[in-house]
Amino acid sequence: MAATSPVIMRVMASSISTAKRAGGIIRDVLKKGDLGIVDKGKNDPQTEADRSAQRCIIASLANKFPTVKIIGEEGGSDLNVCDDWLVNELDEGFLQQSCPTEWKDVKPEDFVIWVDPLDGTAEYTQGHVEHVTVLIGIAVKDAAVGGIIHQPFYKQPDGEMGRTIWGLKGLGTGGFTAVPAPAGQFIITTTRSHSNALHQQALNAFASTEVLKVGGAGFKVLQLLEGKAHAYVFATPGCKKWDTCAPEAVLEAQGGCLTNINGEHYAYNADVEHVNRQGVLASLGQNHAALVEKIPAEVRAAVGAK
Ligand SMILES: Nc1ncnc2c1ncn2[C@@H]1O[C@H](COP(=O)(O)OS(=O)(=O)O)[C@@H](OP(=O)(O)O)[C@H]1O
Ligand SMILES: [Mg+2]
Ligand SMILES: [Mg+2]
Ligand SMILES: [Mg+2]
Repeated sequence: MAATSPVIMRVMASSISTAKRAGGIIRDVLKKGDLGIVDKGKNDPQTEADRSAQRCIIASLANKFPTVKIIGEEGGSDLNVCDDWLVNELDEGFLQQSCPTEWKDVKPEDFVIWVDPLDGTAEYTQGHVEHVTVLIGIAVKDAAVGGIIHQPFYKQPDGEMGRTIWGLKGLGTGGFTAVPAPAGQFIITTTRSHSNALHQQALNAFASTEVLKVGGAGFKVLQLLEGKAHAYVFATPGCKKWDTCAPEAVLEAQGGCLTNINGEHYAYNADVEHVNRQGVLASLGQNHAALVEKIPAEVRAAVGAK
């Protein structure tokens, strides 16, 4: 089955297995206690967990798919990893499903895999480990099409650590139960570590009943999918293509929408600028255009959106 599955199905299945392994590395680094924090910029830490998880993910995916372009947050990594970090398995449960017709003939050179080995690093270093996710996003040409969001510190009912959520447009999602957000309220999920005056001005324009400040693009999208929030608002540059590719694909495979604050999708081909200059706006899809309208003109002008 595996050898004959279309490339996109094998890339997804390999990414599911690899994200789980990376999650184990992230837990191990925390257990050992020496995080090896390096500051990449203001409020932009990197730890041993970010570096090691990226090496595991990129070495494993590059080994399996040598002609697919892979871009990781932590830059060029040493891909000479121990066997324990080289993941060969393809998630069999995922491979049992049929490939949507539109992706059957996509060639390896049309893919870009966007890797955020640890989303929510600031929160990881501060002990908010439930906000941490491993993100592997699969783009076909410009579009975010498939995604894996793995939560290493999610405690399963049987005590097992970690869960893996996936989404593929045209196929659907797995690994979680979708819950609608409560009627009669408007709950926003937003950054807890990268706010500024402009972003606050945008938040104020929404008649929200509650604002949840949490870390990571992956975790915020999970809050939408599980009915904890109605919208994800981040009206300032800062997050990057590896932050949004996987969350966008999973959310949209479930019928939601993730765009810039102008309601436009970002492009995810290999040549794009990494920064998402025009912020992020995500919702479960029903009222996305109305949310775009609420962004104040001053905020839109400041981030360069039309
Ligand atoms: N201003 C700025 N500078 C550097 N990096 C930034 C910035 N804003 C967002 N980010 C990166 O986006 C990821 C999610 O961060 P946040 O939860 O704070 O913001 S967001 O609302 O989800 O965009 C998170 O990704 P990780 O680095 O993978 O943890 C942030 O580093
Ligand atoms: Mg980072
Ligand atoms: Mg990130
Ligand atoms: Mg990261």
